[in-house]
Amino acid sequence: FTFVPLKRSPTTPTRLFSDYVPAPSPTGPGTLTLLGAGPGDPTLLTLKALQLLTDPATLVVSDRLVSRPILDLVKGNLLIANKNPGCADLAQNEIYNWCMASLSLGKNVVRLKIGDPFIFGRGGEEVLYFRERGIEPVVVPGISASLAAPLLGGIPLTHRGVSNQIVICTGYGREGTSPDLIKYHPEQTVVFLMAIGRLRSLSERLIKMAGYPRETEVGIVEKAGCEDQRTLRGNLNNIADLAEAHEIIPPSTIVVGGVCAVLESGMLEKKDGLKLLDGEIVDLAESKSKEILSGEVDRLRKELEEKESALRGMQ
Ligand SMILES: O=C(O)CCc1c2[nH]c(c1CC(=O)O)Cc1[nH]c(c(CC(=O)O)c1CCC(=O)O)Cc1[nH]c(c(CC(=O)O)c1CCC(=O)O)Cc1[nH]c(c(CCC(=O)O)c1CC(=O)O)C2
Ligand SMILES: C[S@@+](CC[C@H](N)C(=O)[O-])C[C@H]1O[C@@H](n2cnc3c(N)ncnc32)[C@H](O)[C@@H]1O
Repeated sequence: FTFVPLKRSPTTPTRLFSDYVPAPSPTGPGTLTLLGAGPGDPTLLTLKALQLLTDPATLVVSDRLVSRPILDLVKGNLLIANKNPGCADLAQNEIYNWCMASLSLGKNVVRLKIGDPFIFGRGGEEVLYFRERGIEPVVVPGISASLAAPLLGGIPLTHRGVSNQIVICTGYGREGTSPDLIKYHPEQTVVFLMAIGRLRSLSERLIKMAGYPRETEVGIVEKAGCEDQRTLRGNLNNIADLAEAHEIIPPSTIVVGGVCAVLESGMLEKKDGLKLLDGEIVDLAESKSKEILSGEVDRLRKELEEKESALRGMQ
C-alpha cells in the first residue's frame, strides 16, 4: 500500500496519491493500481482516477459494473471482466491472468473497481494476491455506492433525531449464504449492497428474525449516478412487491430506516425536480446539469493534458 500520513513532518516528505506517477519500467514489472471508480457518474471520479484512466500507456482492467461514460475516458487498452453473478471466481482468475501478463511485460495496470475498492469489492483479496507475487499495489479510494447512492436518491444516511449509526451489509455471503442480520435499532440506518435478488426474503427476515416493524421505511436507489437512475420508496411490508412491479434491477442500493422519509418533500423536489413519493418510482430529473457536468469532465481532461505537456516541455 501507499499510506498517506495525516501530518506532514518537516523531515519526512509526505507521499500523496498525487505524487504517484506510473512510469513504465523496462527492467522490472509494471505498477499496479487498484482504483475506485465511484458509483457511475464520471464527474464523481477523483482527479487521481481521471489522471490514471487517461494515461494512454496504461492497461485498464475493469469490472463489469463500471459505467460506460467512465470507461469512455480510458485512453489506453481496456479489458472488461465478465463477472456475472455465479461465475465470479472464474472471472476473477481471468482478471489476475490479464494483470500478471501485462505487469510482467513492464506495463502499468489499473484495476478499475466500482465504488471504493475496499467496500465489498474484493480489494483486500486482490492486494494479498499481488503482494504474494511480489507486486505491491497502490490503492486509490473511490466514492462508495453505499454512501453516494442514498445521497443521490435524496436519502441522508444520518439525521439528528432519526439515525445516529450506519451499518453496511451485503445481501449475499460466500456461496450465496445470507449474512446474519443485526437486531432492530430505531436509530440505525442499514445499507444493503448486492441484495436486490433476495429483497423479498431479506424484508421477511428483517421483520421476523431481526424484530423490524413492518412499517420501517425502505428506499432503493437503482443505478445511482447514471443517466437512468431511479429511486423507489416504500416500507418493509410492501417494498418487494413495489420493486417487482417496477422491475428494479441490480446494481441497486437498499436503505432501511427512518432516514428514507426525512427529505420526502420540499427541498429536493424544488431544487432538482427529483420527486420522492411513497411507493412511486421517480426518474432522475431531466437535467441540463448533466450536459454541464460532462462538459466539466472535458474541461478537466484538457487542463490535465495541458499541464502534462507543459511538464514534458520543462523536462
Ligand atoms: O441481487 C443483487 O442486487 C446483487 C446481484 C450481485 C451479486 N454479485 C454482484 C451483483 C451485482 C450485479 O450483478 O449487478 C456483483 C459483484 N459481487 C462482488 C463484486 C466485486 C468483485 O467480485 O470484485 C461484484 C461486482 C463485479 C463487477 O462489477 O464485475 C463481490 C462479492 N460477491 C459475493 C461476495 C461475498 C463473498 O464471496 O464472500 C463478494 C465479495 C465481497 C467482499 O469483498 O467482501 C457473493 C455474491 N454476490 C452475489 C451472489 C449471488 C450469485 C448468484 O446469484 O448466482 C453471491 C454469492 C456467490 O457468488 O457465491 C450477487
Ligand atoms: C460488489 S458491490 C461493490 C461495491 C463498491 N465497491 C462500492 O464501494 O460501491 C456491488 C453493489 O454496489 C451497489 N452499487 C454499485 N454501483 C451502484 C450504483 N451505481 N447505484 C446503486 N448501487 C450501486 C449495488 O448494491 C451493487 O450490488
